[in-house]
Amino acid sequence: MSVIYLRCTALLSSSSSSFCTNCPKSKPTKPHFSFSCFASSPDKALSTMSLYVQELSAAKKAASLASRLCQKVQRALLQSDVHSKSDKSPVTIADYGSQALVSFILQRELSSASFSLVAEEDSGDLRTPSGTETLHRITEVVNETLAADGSYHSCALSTEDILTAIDSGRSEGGSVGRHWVLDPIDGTKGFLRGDQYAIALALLDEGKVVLGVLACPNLPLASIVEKDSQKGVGCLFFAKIGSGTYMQSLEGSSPIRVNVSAIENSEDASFFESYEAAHSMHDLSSSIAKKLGVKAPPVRIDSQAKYGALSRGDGAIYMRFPRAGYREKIWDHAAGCIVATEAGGLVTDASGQPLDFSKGRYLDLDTGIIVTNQKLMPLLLKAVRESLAEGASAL
Ligand SMILES: Nc1ncnc2c1ncn2[C@@H]1O[C@H](COP(=O)(O)O)[C@@H](O)[C@H]1OP(=O)(O)O
Ligand SMILES: [Mg+2]
Ligand SMILES: [Mg+2]
Ligand SMILES: [Mg+2]
Repeated sequence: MSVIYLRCTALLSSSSSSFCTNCPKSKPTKPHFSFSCFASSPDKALSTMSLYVQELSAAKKAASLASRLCQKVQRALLQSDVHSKSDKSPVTIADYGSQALVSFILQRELSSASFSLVAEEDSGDLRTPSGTETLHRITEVVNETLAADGSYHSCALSTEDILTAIDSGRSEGGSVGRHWVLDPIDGTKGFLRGDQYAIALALLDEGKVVLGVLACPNLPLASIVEKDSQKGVGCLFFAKIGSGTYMQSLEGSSPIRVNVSAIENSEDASFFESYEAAHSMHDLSSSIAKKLGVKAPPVRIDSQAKYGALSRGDGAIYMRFPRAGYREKIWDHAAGCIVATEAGGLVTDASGQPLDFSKGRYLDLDTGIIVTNQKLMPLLLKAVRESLAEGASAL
């Protein structure tokens, strides 16, 4: 079957309207429904359930399509053995392609007057002569993904559209207004190994995370502890402020509500940490786990898939202690944070402060990030404090 594309030159070219006038499905639709509820409704009875409905639906669609693109690139990457060479271009293609796709879909699905996206990648390298071939490959894989989905069948993006979509992610975020926050591939090392990675998308409103979506294409639908291979892989976690956390398959099964582990005895807890020792100090988390009497070995997986797995109770604790000098970015935690908190968890820095996503592209925090349930948090914080103090006195 052949697909006829019409060029969409107006696409993404205007900051006031992101709609392609050539596409039948791209007419500006009704104004931002959920925003008008949030900002101006005098009716206090309006529950949080009705907030951000349209935004959540757009975010789920964007992350799901981006995960299809990433899976396609990952399959090609693993088959071609490129991952064992130094050539990282397929990763780059997936990162950029995922960012372009999410940016495009959000702008198509939402009719906001302004669109702000804080995202990891930018088009700098793609605009150089050596980036031309990569740009064409990204454009190809984005258009193939859109065509296979069929929702936007009358549009094909040009290379210029792709550059514009990627560069929509240059926003600085902050405490005023709304900002989407995107990590197009979180856990690049895992992606390269064929292991865990996530497409992580969140929405900030006045500096607070109000919704988050985590697409984890390689995460089993069953608990990673149970290892029930019958249920398949590919999870989509989503959470909206005040509405709980849900998980469904990336294929589109009915969502189920998930909750963090209810374990109260830290000896029975298991904990997550980075697969990569360079990303988090394993010796520090091991000393904390010892103080808590944790018996199980650490569960080491890449990316914000850890927040997703924790939100459904696969493990009770997540500890992350980057090496000195590393600055955490908001896109590495915004979606994971709301997925964990709406499932009943607590996410803080190593001194017990909640994460502040309102300061721009970086998180300004103390030493590390810890996540667990409400019961275990005081114990975990105490163990963290003691281990950090011991580490400092040993210097
Ligand atoms: N030196 C580092 N220390 C801590 N985190 C890092 C470092 N380098 C990259 N990261 C980021 O850590 C996250 C993955 O962490 P984890 O260890 O939990 O899988 C990713 O966001 C990755 O970025 P990227 O999004 O580019 O992959
Ligand atoms: Mg990341
Ligand atoms: Mg990334
Ligand atoms: Mg990166």
